[in-house]
Amino acid sequence: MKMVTFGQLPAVCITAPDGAEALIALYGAHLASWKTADGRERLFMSAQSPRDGSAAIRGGVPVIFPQFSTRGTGQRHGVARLSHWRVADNGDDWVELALNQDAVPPALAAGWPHAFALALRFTLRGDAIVMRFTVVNTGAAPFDFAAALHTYYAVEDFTQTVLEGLPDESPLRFGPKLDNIYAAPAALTLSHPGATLQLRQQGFTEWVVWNPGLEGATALTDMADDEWQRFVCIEPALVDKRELAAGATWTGVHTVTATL
Ligand SMILES: O=P(O)(O)OC[C@H]1O[C@@H](O)[C@H](O)[C@@H](O)[C@@H]1O
Repeated sequence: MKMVTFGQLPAVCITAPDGAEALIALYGAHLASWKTADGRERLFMSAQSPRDGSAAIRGGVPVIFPQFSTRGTGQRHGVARLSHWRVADNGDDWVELALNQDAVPPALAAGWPHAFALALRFTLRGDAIVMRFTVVNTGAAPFDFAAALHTYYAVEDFTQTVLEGLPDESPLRFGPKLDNIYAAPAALTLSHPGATLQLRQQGFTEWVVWNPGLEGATALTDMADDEWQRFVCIEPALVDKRELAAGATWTGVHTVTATL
């Protein structure tokens, strides 16, 4: 592992023996880039994304916790993507980042005053990247939380991108604005010309599929107007808050494998 930067943010880079690499900003434990051994970037990153810690990074894999979107009275999509995580442990091709309540900016922590320990471990394994997300309730009372790994996949031809494996959507094609929640089959296949990825999840309960379309992208100040055609978000998620008992642990795993 080596220390690098992502814009003005400290980041780490992990590298596998075959040349695959991943770059993770400590701000948000945010996977900003994943390149397979063939040198291809598999994730989308907006050219207009903030890279200074003033707002969430737009692209890569934002970590959503403890609230999904506006489903609750707290911070939209939670506080994890807006907090500075620390490196807890690492090897050459893996790193584990950690966050607890003390590192959440005070204004954000006030909206969800619970004691917790988050760990997110990224491991490069051949043509796959594994993201293992652990939530521990370190307090004395139960709390409710939601979680997601809001993955932005880079696609070369949006109109020829196909997602297979969703219930009642065989296959899903991309075009207009999309913001859907599906019950989670364990695995999906995402294909676009020249690339195929297998997406697997364990421990989460849904897949969220999102693209803002032209109008939605125009309203986003951190995305260029034409960029909506260059990504699809497919997110393993625990959309509705669930209770975690004092001392208990929840784990969700997201594995993405490039088969082409
Ligand atoms: O702009 P944000 O906060 O990163 O959210 C992006 C999108 O995230 C998705 O997960 C939600 O389903 C969408 O409703 C939301 O618009």
